[in-house]
Amino acid sequence: MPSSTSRAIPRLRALAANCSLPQGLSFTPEQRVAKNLTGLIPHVMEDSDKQCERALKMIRTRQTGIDKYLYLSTLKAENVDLFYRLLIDNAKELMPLVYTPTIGDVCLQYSTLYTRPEALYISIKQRKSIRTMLKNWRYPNPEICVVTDGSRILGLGDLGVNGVGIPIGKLALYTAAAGIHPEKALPIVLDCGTANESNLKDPLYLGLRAKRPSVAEQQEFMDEFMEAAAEVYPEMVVQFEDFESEKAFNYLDRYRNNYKCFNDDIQGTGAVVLGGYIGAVNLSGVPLEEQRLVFMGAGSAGVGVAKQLVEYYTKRGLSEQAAKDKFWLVDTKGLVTRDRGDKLAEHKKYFARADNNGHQFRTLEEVIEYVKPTALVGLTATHGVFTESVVRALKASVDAGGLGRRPILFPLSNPLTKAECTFEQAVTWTDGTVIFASGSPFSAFTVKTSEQPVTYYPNQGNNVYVFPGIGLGAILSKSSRVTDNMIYTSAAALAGSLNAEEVQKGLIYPRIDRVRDASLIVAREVMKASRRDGVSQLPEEQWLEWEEWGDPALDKYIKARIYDPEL
Ligand SMILES: O=C([O-])CC(=O)C(=O)O
Ligand SMILES: [Mg+2]
Repeated sequence: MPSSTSRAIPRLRALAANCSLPQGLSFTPEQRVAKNLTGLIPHVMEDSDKQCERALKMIRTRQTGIDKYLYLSTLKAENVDLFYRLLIDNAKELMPLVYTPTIGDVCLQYSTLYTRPEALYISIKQRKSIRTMLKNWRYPNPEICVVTDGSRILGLGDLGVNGVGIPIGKLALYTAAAGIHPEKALPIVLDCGTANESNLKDPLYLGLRAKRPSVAEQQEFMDEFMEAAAEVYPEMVVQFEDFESEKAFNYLDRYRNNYKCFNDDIQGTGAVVLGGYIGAVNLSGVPLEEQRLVFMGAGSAGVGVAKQLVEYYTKRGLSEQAAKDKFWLVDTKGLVTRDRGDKLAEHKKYFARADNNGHQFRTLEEVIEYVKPTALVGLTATHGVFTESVVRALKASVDAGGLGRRPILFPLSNPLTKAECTFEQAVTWTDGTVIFASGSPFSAFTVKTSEQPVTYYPNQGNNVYVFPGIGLGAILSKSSRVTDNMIYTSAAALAGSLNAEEVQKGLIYPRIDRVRDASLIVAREVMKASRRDGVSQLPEEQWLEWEEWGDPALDKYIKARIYDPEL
């Protein structure tokens, strides 16, 4: 005879499957009868607005970013549609919780906060079973994967397996910003150990308790992973995220011609900064040819951004050398020059200056004094590097060029605690003339004057404006590779995605709650670039039809394939 417990199990399963958290509240009485749910949930019927209202209220009662994140994370596990409805409709408030800056705090404590698996955790000790692990993923045929080895998480350094929060967060944005179905997104952390002593000492640490093996061994593991991933999921696009700089450049070079992959920190950041730079130059009053750019930080993001900008200049007719001459890269040892005397990392050599007449410039102040830049970009992961004297010197060198000119200042490091300066400082030290973009979001800043208070609006120059559209465009065009032109096009598309109100407000990026509109434009243009480069594997007739009907037809195709949660 079945016991009462075993009889109850199907009911519980029905409840768990159908109405965990408030989801079932939108079921009609008939649906509830059909699903054996009558009486198992409150009898009211609620639409999605009501359910979102309740969830928002719950989030707002929580005091810390981490507590809000944990609520959201449970909601995502138990009612994925409600989670995404909420995130899409409240991007400005919730994106900073799911992504930078809060995700940085989450990563720092991931092993302590852990409640449920949300990714594939592949350790170098399990390298013989990569294929099995990939096949174990709970949903079939993922289309996009974000993979990290945790070696340089945001500006926080080597966090080992705790860095998995980044692939999880980035993929939440793939869904929220570009409409990739949540079941098609695969977060992966490759655990090769960590150099992080406090992780290694933490009794709750969830990763391998070992130092990282040699670069060669990590690369072999990466080779095995890439081969296995392409074999098990041949359609899947792979986004490399937060690999330490040398590995980031090496892996991108190594795999880009054989696999569908791109690096978000090099290429995504490059594209998003170029997208903003195009608008910033227009506002600055300094013509493009006269801009002189100092980059503080010469890692994957710094060099990636500078190279993307060089490409922009060359596409506008400058020789590569003339374009390169507009950039001065600075690292912890000072201006990157050919004769500095230390062994330059491979990726820095391209920008090493040869015109310094044997003179070395050791501090940012000295470089600014020497270069007289019009734009200053920060990718150092060091808070406070843009000091008052640095910012004032930037403004002075711009002012010297003529009246009404405005300095471009992009402190881009993430999360907020690593930003090179704050928005308020930038506004104050430039007397409000700054054109500003940061990686993580700052609030608007109001200055009280004797007349009307003046409010200044910051820009968030974060790669969230491009990577979701690049990935979606690559997937929908069935690209066999992600080409340089696809990345470059994403920047130009982003620059053209501002609406009249945003242009009028002097913004250089769309408002964050319009990120879905921007992603659609980016995805469409990336698809077209894929076709131009001959890497789209869509049938030729399809492209001919779009050519005849134009962008609206392509937009319709994209919109019909993206996830928009209905409750
Ligand atoms: O995650 C972000 O916000 C931007 C990014 O890729 C990084 O800082 O590594
Ligand atoms: Mg990153």
